[in-house]
Amino acid sequence: MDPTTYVRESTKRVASQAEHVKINAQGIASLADKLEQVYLGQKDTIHDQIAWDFGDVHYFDDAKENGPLTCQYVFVLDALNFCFWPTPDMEYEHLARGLKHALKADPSVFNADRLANVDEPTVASWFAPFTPPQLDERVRKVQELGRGLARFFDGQAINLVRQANYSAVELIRLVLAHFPGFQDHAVYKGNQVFLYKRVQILVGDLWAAYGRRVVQKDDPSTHVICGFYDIDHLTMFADYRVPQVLRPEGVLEYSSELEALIQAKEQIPFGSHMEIEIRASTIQAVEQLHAALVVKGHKIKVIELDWLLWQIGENAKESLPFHHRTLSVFY
Ligand SMILES: Nc1nc2c(c(CN[C@H]3C=C[C@H](O)[C@@H]3O)cn2[C@@H]2O[C@H](COP(=O)(O)O)[C@@H](O)[C@H]2O)c(=O)[nH]1
Repeated sequence: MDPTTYVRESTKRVASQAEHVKINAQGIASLADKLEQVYLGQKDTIHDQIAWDFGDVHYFDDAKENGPLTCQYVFVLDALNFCFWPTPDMEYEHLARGLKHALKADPSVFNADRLANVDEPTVASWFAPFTPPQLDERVRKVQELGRGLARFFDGQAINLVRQANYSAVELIRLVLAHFPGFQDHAVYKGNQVFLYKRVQILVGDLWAAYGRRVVQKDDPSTHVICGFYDIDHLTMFADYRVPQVLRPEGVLEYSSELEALIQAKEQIPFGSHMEIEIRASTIQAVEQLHAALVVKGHKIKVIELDWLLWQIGENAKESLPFHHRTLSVFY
């Protein structure tokens, strides 16, 4: 089983049955044109648009030497990469930078035994000056990571990555098998739906952090750590920022009931039809947007399109309509 196939197939079924969210084909076509003109026209890929070293946010000191610390950093980052919206002004970048500073100050801070026994004040310090919601939950996610790495991978996330043998899909399987906190799925009208946002963004972030390395499955001379021959299998990462971008572009259309809840900043319950339909339709809409760009001749990966849409959302978040607000541990 390829977990990314489970994501595509199960979200396609949700999108076809959705009552509160519709994908508009005309919106897809016009956004594809817009992205082509504004972002993709002058260059065929977006590498310099969205890079791991944007804004001096991330740690990657030992990536060039294939070191283990960048890998450990990304695993901690994406174990915590969820639900920033309840704390005013707190963003993903505050976490990414906070973890980077912690690691530079103490290279042993993310050792598996330290993670396995991490306490609330330590985790809170990684979000300074903000206090994140769900602090006890975030401690549990870090401890789970530390315990799993200590028990199965000699304490090092890079050993888990090695075991995936340059396959992004196998890496997703290994993370899902060992860390329940990444098992981002739901049940919609009696069918299981797989979103797998943090486990996929973990793989995308590892690939970005180590320099977007290209490896060929059957050519061992190209094999290098955090290079993945099947990185194209990944879907977009079902967060709350990208749907916020797609809605005013006319790509996603919400029911008046859903619009009213979002406009009133009401919480949309985790696992509700509305929440699952937003996330599943966003994945499907980005798949369709990606297909439209490929037809236009652009060699862009789904995850690069995701990063582009997310960055557009980050840059415009004050002027965009509100995003949906779900208290989740997955995104
Ligand atoms: N779909 C998607 N969602 C992403 C990211 C990222 C960061 N990725 C960067 C890292 C390496 C690359 O260079 C990317 O630029 C964070 N999020 C999610 O957004 C949400 C909003 O967070 P905020 O706006 O801060 O509050 C939150 O659920 C967070 O988990 C992404 O890329 N795609």
